[in-house]
Amino acid sequence: QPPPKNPPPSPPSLPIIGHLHLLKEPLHRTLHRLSASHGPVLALRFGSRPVLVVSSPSAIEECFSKNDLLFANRPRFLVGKHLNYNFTTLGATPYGHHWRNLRRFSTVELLSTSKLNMFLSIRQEEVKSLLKNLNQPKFAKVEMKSRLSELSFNIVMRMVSGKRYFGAEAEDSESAQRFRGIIREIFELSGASNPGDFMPFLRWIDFGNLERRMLNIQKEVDEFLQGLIDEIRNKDPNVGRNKSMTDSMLALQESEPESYSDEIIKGNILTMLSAGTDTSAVTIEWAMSLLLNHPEVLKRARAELDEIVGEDRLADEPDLSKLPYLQNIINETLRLFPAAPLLVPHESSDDCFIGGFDVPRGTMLLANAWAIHRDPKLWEDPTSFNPERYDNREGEAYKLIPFGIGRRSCPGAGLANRVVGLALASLIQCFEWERVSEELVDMSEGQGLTMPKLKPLEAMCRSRERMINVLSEL
Ligand code: HEM
Repeated sequence: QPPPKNPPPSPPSLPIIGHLHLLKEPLHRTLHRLSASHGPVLALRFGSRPVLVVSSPSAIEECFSKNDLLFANRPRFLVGKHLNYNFTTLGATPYGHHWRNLRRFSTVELLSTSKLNMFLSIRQEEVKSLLKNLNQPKFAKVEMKSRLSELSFNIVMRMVSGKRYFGAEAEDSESAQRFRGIIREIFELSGASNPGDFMPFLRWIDFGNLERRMLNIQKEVDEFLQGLIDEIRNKDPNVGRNKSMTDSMLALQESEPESYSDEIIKGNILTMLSAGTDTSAVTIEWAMSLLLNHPEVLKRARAELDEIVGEDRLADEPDLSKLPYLQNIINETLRLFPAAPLLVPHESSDDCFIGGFDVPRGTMLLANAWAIHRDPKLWEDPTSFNPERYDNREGEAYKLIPFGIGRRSCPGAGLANRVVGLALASLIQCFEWERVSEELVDMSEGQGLTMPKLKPLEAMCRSRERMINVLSEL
C-alpha cells in the first residue's frame, strides 16, 4: 500500500514497532497527551498496523455518521480468534450478514424494551438481595466492588440462561466464581495494545505466553458454556423456564442450525456476560465513590427520591424517568469515568478522509471518549463532578458518548441505564453513606479495559431509620 498523500499529524516513530513504545497504561491518558500536542485527528502505527485516534466531536461525527458504514468493521485481534469463537461473536465479528443477524437477534431477544420489561423482576430481585445484605442498624464498613459485581453478573446471567449463580439459591456458585474470574482475565487480554497483534513475528516466539494463556482460557470457558447450554437443552420442557436468551437460541437452532450452532450460542452468551457485567458494576462503583466525595450531591439526590418515591416502598424502575437529578448523576459519572474510555476499536474497510486527512483502508480507529468528556473547550470546569451542569442541557450529541454512536454502538445501553439507575436509586434511598475516613475516596483508575477503580470501593453504610420497615420486609 503506498503511503497516503496527506496523512494526519503523527509523532516520530521507530522502525518495525512504530509507536508501540509510547503506549503506557492507562492508554486513554497517553493518547490524550499525544493528541494534545498533535491534534484531534492523530495517526499512529502499532507495529505494521495504521491507527487513527480521534478526540474531537467533529472528528467523531465524521467517523460515525458520514463514514459509519466504512468504520463498522472490527480489527482482527488474537483475542477475537481464540476467545471469541474465531471472530463469530457480536462484538468481534466483522461487519456483514453474520453481524447483522446477531445484532438483530440480541436486540430483539434480549435487549429490546419489551424484553427488558419482561425481565424486570430479575433486576428487582437482585437489587433487593443486595439491599438485604447491606441492611444493618449501625454504621459498618462494607466492601462494594464484589457486591456490585455479583449484582450485575447475576442479572445478566439470569437473563441469558435463567440461572442464578451467586448468593442465596445459587445453583452452582463455585464454577460461576471461577467463570467470573475467567471473564475478568479475558478483559485483561482484550486491551487494544497486545504486541502480538501488531507484530506478527512476535507470535512466533509467543510474546509473554499470551497466545498459550488465551488457549487455556478458551478451553475452560468453552467447557463451562457447553455445560450450560447442554443443561438447558436437556431440561424437561414442561418444567423450567424457557424464556431465557439461550432457550430462544436453542429453539432457533432447530430451524436454522447453521446460524445458531452451539458455537454461535456459546459466543453470544460469553459476549453478553463480558460486555454487560463489569461495565455496569464499575459505573455504579464510580458513581458511589463520587457521591461519597460530594455529600451535597448525595443529599440532593436523596431529597429527590424522598419526594418522588417516599418511605413506604422501594424505588422502582418506572420511577427512574421521574428522577432527573439521579439521571444527571449517572450522566456525569459516565462522562468522567466512561467504562470503555476508548470505546471498542473499529477498522476502516476503505480509504477515506477524516478532518481533511487521508486515512487508508485497514486503519484501526480508536475514539477517545475519555478525552472528549474532559475537554475544557467543550465542558465548563471539566474535571469537577457537577450533575447540575445538565440542568441547562449541557451535553449535546458527540460530546457525551459513553456508549459510542452509530451502528456498532452499545446495544445494551438501555439495560445498563436500568441496572445502574435502579441500583443507585435503591442504595441512596435506603442507606446513609459515609467515607471510611476523613480522606477523600481515591479516584485513580487501575489497569484494564473497563477502567476499574485502582482501589476497590469501601464505605461506611447504615440503614436509614425511615426505611427500616421497608427493609425488614425484604
Ligand atoms: C455502563 C455500561 C456500559 C457501557 C459504558 C458500555 C459501552 C459500550 C461501548 C463504548 C461499546 C462500543 C461501541 C463502539 O464500538 O463504538 C459497547 C459495545 C457493546 N456493548 Fe456495551 N456498554 C455497557 C453495558 C452493556 C450491557 C449491559 C450489554 C449487554 C448485556 C452490552 C453489550 C454490548 C455489546 C454486545 C457490544 C458490541 C456491539 C457490536 O459490536 O455490534 N453493553 N458498549
